[in-house]
Amino acid sequence: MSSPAPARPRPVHRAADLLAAYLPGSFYYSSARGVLLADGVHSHVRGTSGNRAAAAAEALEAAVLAGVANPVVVGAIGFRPDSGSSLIVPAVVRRAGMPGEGGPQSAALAGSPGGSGFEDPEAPRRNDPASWTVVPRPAPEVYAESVRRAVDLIGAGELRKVVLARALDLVGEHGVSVRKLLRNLVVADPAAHAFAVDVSAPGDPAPRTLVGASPELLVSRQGNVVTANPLAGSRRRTGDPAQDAQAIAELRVSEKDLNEHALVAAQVAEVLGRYCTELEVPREPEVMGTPTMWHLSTRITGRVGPGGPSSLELAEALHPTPAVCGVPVELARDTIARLEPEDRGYYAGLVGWTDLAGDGEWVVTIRCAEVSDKTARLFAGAGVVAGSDPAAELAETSAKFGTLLRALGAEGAA
Ligand SMILES: C=C(O[C@@H]1C=C(C(=O)O)C=C[C@H]1O)C(=O)O
Repeated sequence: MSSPAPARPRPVHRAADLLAAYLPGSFYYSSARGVLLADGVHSHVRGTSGNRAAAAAEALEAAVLAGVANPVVVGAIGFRPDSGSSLIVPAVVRRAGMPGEGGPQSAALAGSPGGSGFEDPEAPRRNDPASWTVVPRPAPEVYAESVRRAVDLIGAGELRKVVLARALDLVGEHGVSVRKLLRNLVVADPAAHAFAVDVSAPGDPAPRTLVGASPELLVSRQGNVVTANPLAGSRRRTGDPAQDAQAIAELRVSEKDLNEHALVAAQVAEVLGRYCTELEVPREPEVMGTPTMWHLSTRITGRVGPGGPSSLELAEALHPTPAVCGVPVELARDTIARLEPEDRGYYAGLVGWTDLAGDGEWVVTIRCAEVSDKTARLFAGAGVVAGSDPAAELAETSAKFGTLLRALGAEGAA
């Protein structure tokens, strides 16, 4: 008769400690659901667009057979079907509660004078725009011209919405500290979905890391409950109460923004409807805020039956939503390929984790940068629909860059 295995207490970590323990090469992901820090590679998950969930499930089963306890798949997937992905079963996974949620870590993250908990060995962030060289790709006026062309295409044919993005290449005097950048993003917005993922590819001259703080939940699954939270329709958040109140009031009634949002919410609901036994879709969007932006937001919840799809299967089915691509999707993808000069890489893709039970969480990779050595490439996009004003879409992308520019100490550099 075999005796029961001795219960091993689950290590309990503090959010601030896991943030401090992040090292280049680690996978870090935090959201309202908690913090996940993963290190080492047990196995790589191969697979191509549309079959990554199956490849992940196989890798998880193989990991169990190899003796990995509670394995997860973590990583990122690029925007285009033929873009790269960086998915692994890590060797070691540590988890903690939400950053900033009660407990000692909230004071530590807020940088309390007591200084308990999180101590950053690196110098605090200083805003020094002069230390960066900024190259916009394309030039702002070229981006505005692309928006104009997209509005013409929308007026002339079947295209209803396309999200056009532009990039900023920031080159610093020294290597960009991913740890510092990640920490600044988490401190600025502990409720954001913050992430740092190694996306290095063979042949890269230096390691490449995708770092960001996304406000947009693509999909999560927890038990049989599925949640998605598409965003679309935006205004800059200035911090001035009167201006912000006006921005929120405008968003609530702007026909252009409500239509732009409705296209996204409808598609997300349609896709989830194929998998869910129950689905709840609010009739009207709410306004949600990040430290830099206001967005129209619809929180959709549903339930899946036993043996239902994993969080990654749902994420693959949803990607790319019209929040980052457009309607109809193929036409929007072609338009993006023709009008954007830079490949999006991992921008507007997805990042997250999934486990053996299918639980997990995937967010849209926006408000992020790909960092390599002294360079950070930032992307920001805006949804173009009939009636879009090129100058307003350009300004919206500038506002969206704010999240990363602030965290890099480069606000004012672009
Ligand atoms: C494309 C981005 O953001 C997306 C586009 C939005 C819009 O067009 O209003 C709003 C939120 C995001 O879904 C980005 O931040 O780069």
